[in-house]
Amino acid sequence: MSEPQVVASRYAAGGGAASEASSRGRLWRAAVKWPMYAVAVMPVLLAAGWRLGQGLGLRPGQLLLFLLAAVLLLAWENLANDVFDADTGVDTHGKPHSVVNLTGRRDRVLALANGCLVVGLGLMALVALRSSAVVLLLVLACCGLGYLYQGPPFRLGYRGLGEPLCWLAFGPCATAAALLALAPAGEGAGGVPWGDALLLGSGPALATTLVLFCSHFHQVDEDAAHGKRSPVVRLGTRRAAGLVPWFVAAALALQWAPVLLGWWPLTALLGAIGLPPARALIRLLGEEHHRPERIVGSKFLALRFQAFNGLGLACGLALGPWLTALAGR
Ligand SMILES: C/C(=C\COP(=O)(O)OP(=O)(O)O)CCC[C@H](C)CCC[C@H](C)CCCC(C)C
Ligand SMILES: O=C(O)C1=CC(=O)c2ccccc2C1=O
Repeated sequence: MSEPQVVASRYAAGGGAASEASSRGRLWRAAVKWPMYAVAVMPVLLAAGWRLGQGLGLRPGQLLLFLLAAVLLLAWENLANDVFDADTGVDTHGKPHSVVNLTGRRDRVLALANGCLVVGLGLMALVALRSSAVVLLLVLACCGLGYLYQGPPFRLGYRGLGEPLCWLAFGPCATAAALLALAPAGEGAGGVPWGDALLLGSGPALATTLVLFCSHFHQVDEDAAHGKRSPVVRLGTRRAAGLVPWFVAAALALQWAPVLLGWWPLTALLGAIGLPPARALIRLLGEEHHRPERIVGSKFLALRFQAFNGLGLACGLALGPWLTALAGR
């Protein structure tokens, strides 16, 4: 049984005030899911690593503002997701750690979500003022993709189209925005750096997309019952689990190809530090894909792969010239 399910069953069975308080604490921690914010900070950390490795300057103020804004925008996405999923009923029984289920205040959660969106976009506007207006347009595109994923009347995630939207948002769009935000004002006048953004963001965004893909496994029955045709509902858990090694291989291949082509330093292979959690994830889903209670943590294993892989790549790109210089001495 997953932690939220354990907590929910303790509620149902009744218990002392102390155990109830600790159960609520656990549900709140599951609701906040702070490790998830690794996906929001990665595009700008990759852009920072890439610029350092190219010997280009960094703008720490822009980096910090972008980080904060990205976290607020992902908080919007998640709070709004709880509101929209409460409206369709998909979270009513399967997700006791939905903020709407925890507070019982749908409208206040929606107001908080909208507050995060407004402040997040306000901070991005500040970043754009100090770099290029295109940053704000690209981030608005990310938010639009986030809305298409879950908001009425679109709800494309319910039709199994969430994964491509996720890749587009965290890959080319967010990476291009981050590259422009960190460049000195005027440097971005040459337009959107799609080439660099695709090269740098494609592999890590596949790792982020794998997190979303893995988040569907343990809730496949609830999703199917509420008409949410996630890719795991469509494919079945066995075939979906068979795709996980391909996600990992493609994410790594997209990062190793530029090294083999001599475009990136050898140190960019440091992204391979994400491999141990990826192997554990492949094994877990390969063996237990049909047992929801055993695989509820699979999304967090995927997240560990995403975080270690992205951080390794960002550090490897930044450190490349230093190590080359050291080796040349
Ligand atoms: C909310 C997302 C997944 C949750 O989906 P689900 O409903 O299946 O979850 P539960 O079962 O737990 O309820 C992620 C959706 C990602 C989306 C396609 C793209 C979001 C883009 C961000 C808003 C942009 C962030 C800013 C950028 C600059 C990094
Ligand atoms: O709650 C979740 O399952 C997810 C939340 C989220 O913000 C996100 C962002 C990018 C990829 C996957 C996910 C989730 O799975």
